[in-house]
Amino acid sequence: MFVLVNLKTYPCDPVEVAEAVRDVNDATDARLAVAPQAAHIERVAETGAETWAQHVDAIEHGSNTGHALAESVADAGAVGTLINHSERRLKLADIDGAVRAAERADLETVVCANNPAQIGAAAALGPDAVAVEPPALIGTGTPVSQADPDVVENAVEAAANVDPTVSVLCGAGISTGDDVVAAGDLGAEGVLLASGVAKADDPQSALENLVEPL
Ligand SMILES: O=C(CO)COP(=O)(O)O
Repeated sequence: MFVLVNLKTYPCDPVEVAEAVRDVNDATDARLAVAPQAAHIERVAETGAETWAQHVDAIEHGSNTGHALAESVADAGAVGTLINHSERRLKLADIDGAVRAAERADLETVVCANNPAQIGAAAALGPDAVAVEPPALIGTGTPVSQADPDVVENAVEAAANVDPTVSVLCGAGISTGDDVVAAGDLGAEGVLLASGVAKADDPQSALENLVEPL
């Protein structure tokens, strides 16, 4: 299972979380990665943790003030990027352009979507993976894999119908190893989570708990 920890703009220490991600990754068969804010990518990548961006824009080098250029994100040490997170929604053409920009910079891509229908559309854009995250469950601590298992199963089916090479993650409310196991049982190849680690008093213990049953 792939466990991708999105730090959003939570007031955690990104280096402390990254060091925990690195150490827990080294001690388990699961793959762990961390997605800090853009301004923290370089420091986080220096820890040796697998580092992702939270967003890139559909742009190239040039006159694009305030944008996130995929090449710069990769130069800073990111190896992948989220695109179209629920808190950073893009227009369809911009999702497509961001996937192409990430490919150009050799970044792995996870395109997020609200529901199975959007997952099918996202899979058609050819990312490496898609992530279904029902917005109503984000940050609630109620895991999508238990509260809304149909959305995960239907997302897996929707992606497979469009492109079986696109893997499916699920997210929202995931915070325990049982939640991760439930996600895997529904066909997800990984989870995307935030508050369960970023807001934990002890991020390392939270991560250990997440991968313990894997
Ligand atoms: O938005 C999310 C991950 O990108 C999910 O957030 P929570 O894990 O806090 O529900």
